[in-house]
Amino acid sequence: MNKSKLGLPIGTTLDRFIKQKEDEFSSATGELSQLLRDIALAGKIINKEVNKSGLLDITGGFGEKNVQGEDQQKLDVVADIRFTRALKNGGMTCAVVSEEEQEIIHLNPNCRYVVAIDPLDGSSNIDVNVSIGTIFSIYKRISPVGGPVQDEDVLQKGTEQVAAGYILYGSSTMLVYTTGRGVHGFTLEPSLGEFVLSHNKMKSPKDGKIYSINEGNYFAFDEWVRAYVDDCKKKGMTARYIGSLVADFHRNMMKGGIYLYPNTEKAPNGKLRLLYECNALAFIAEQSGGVATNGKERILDIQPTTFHQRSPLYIGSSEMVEYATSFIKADTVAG
Ligand SMILES: O=P(O)(O)OC[C@H]1O[C@](O)(COP(=O)(O)O)[C@@H](O)[C@@H]1O
Ligand SMILES: [Mg+2]
Ligand SMILES: [Mg+2]
Repeated sequence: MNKSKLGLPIGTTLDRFIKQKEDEFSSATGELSQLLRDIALAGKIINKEVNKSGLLDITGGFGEKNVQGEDQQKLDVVADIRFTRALKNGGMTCAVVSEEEQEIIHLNPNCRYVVAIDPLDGSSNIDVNVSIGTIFSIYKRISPVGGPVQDEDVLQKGTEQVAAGYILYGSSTMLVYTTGRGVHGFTLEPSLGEFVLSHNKMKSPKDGKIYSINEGNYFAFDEWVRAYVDDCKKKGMTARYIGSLVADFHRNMMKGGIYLYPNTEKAPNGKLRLLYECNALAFIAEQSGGVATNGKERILDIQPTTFHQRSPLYIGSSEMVEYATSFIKADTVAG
C-alpha cells in the first residue's frame, strides 16, 4: 500500500507537524513555530477553563466595558490575560493588539512578530454552553527589530499576514490555522493534552445550502441584503446562526455556506473587527478555496487605519459569496 499518498498521517501531533513544515524552509528560524506553539498552549489553558466554566467563578460579567463599549465577560478578561502571558513568556512576540485592550501591548522589542487577537469570540454564548472561540492573526513587524513597535507594525493589510487561525471550543476543541500553504485542523486529544492532526488540507465546498445571518436585524439591513435573504428563503436554504463567528465560520467551511454580518444604519461599518476577526478568517477562507469581502473589496486588501476598526463581512463558499454580492450590483443599478 502506497502510504505516501496519504500525506502526513492523521494523528500527527501539532508540534511534529509544525517542525516538519519548518524543515521545508531552509531559511526558517523556528520563531514562528514557537509562536504557534505558544498560542496552542494558551488555547489548552483556556480550554480547561471553558470546559468547567459553569463550576468556576468565571461566568458572568466582569463589570467593565472594553474599548468597543461592550460589557466584558470574566472569561474575555481571563482569556486576554492567558494569551498575553503565554505570548510574553514564549518570547517570540514584540506586541499584541487585543479586542479587550485599548492600546498595543508591548512585549519583547527584540522580536519580529506582532499578534492581533480576539481572545474570546462569541462572548454572548459563554454562559449558555454554546461553542465559542479564539481568533488570531500574525504579522512580521515593519519597523527595525530592537526598536519600539510602531502602529504601522500592526496596521498592516490582511495580505501581509504570515499566519492566522482560530481555536474552537466546541463539542471537541480544535485549532485551525494557515501559514499561506493550505489550512490544517488539529483536534485536542484530552487524555494526551495534545493537538492532533485531524483535518489535513481543509477545503471549503464551492457551494452550499447554509446561510448564517442575524435576521433579527433584517429591517436594518440594506435593500440588497434583504433581497438576498429573501432569495435564500425562497430557495428553502438552511438558516444556521450560532452567534459565535468562529463556530458559524467553521461549520460553513466544512459543509458549504455563507456567513453575513452586514452594516446597518446603527453600525455603518458592521460589528466585526478587521484586525482580529475578519482578516484571520479571510486568510483561512481564501486558503481553503473560499472568499471574503466587505461587499466592495476583498477583506485582505483593506488598509487598516485604527486597531479596532470594524468591517462588514461576507465570507464562505466562493460561489455563494459571489452570488450574494451580485445583489449589490442589482441594488445599485435599481437605485
Ligand atoms: O449578536 P450579534 O449582533 O448577532 O453578533 C454576534 C457576533 O458578535 C460576536 O460575538 C463578536 O465577537 P466577540 O464575542 O468576540 O465580541 C461574534 O462572535 C458573533 O458572530
Ligand atoms: Mg469576536
Ligand atoms: Mg471577543
